[in-house]
Amino acid sequence: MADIKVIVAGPRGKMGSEALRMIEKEPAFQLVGCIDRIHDGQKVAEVEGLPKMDALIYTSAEKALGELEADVLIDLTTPEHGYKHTKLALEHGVRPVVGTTGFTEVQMEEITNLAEKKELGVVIAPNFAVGAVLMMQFSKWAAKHFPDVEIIEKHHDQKLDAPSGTAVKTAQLIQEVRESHKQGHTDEKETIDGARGADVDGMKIHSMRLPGLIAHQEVVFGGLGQTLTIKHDSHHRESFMSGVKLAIEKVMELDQLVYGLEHLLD
Ligand SMILES: NC(=O)C1=CN([C@@H]2O[C@H](COP(=O)(O)OP(=O)(O)OC[C@H]3O[C@@H](n4cnc5c(N)ncnc54)[C@H](O)[C@@H]3O)[C@@H](O)[C@H]2O)C=CC1
Ligand SMILES: O=C(O)C1=N[C@H](C(=O)O)C[C@H](O)C1
Repeated sequence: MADIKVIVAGPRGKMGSEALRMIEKEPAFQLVGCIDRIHDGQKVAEVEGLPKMDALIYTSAEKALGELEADVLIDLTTPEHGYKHTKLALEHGVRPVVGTTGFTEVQMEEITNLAEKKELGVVIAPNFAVGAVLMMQFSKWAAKHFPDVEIIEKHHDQKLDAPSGTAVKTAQLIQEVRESHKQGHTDEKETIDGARGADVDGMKIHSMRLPGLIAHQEVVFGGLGQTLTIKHDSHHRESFMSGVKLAIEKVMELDQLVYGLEHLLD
């Protein structure tokens, strides 16, 4: 396979730096540039802590996408900038692989339409860890039999969005098989606001943020005399990299948006 030319947005971040290390080891990928908030014009190798790679850093996404010959943009930044980068990439004929979470429904629709118009692949995956994808699929299956369910997601305390993209996607998958209904007592009242968590069609999502955590989720189902817990833990950000690699390869064959890594797994 010819080299896939990749731009990484957010190279100094927890995920972006891990993605650079993955790309460095992968002979079929070539890093052609990075988009960062600082270090304009410097090489990646000149930035402390980053791999010894020659690609240039741009602080202007427009300039990077205009000047660089690239196939794929990997975005691992913030919801606000990830959305802008994704649209810009499509405008420049570059296929986005987006790990950034927290896009609104309206933004997702806009990206879907733009990808369709440009006939370009986009992968937006709220979780690139294969174990997390399985956890979400198993949860959808379980919800057919256990319609009362609460999602507990636990992340490091630097996370910007809540609930996590994974929890949102899990709830969406469960919604496909679960009839909307209010869980808990009909007269239930919160004596402290938020005590029962976020509500999606009557199921609850609880978000925990603590130092020491990375990315963890439990989906707890309750039935008569029994509970079922489906749990996934990312103990290291390496857990996401096989999914990022797969998405980079597969996005080259797509001509529309795919939301969720499950659509790319055999
Ligand atoms: N899909 C998945 O499997 C995963 C997704 N994520 C998501 O990825 C995103 C990044 O997560 P982390 O790496 O943990 O965050 P982080 O805060 O460590 O890194 C974000 C990076 O983006 C950079 N950045 C911010 N604005 C920018 C801009 N305009 N241009 C270029 N770079 C910019 C920041 O300087 C920072 O280095 C989050 O939305 C998070 O939810 C995180 C882990 C796994
Ligand atoms: O911010 C993170 O760290 C993570 N974000 C993604 C999410 O919002 O689901 C994926 C994973 O949980 C790690």
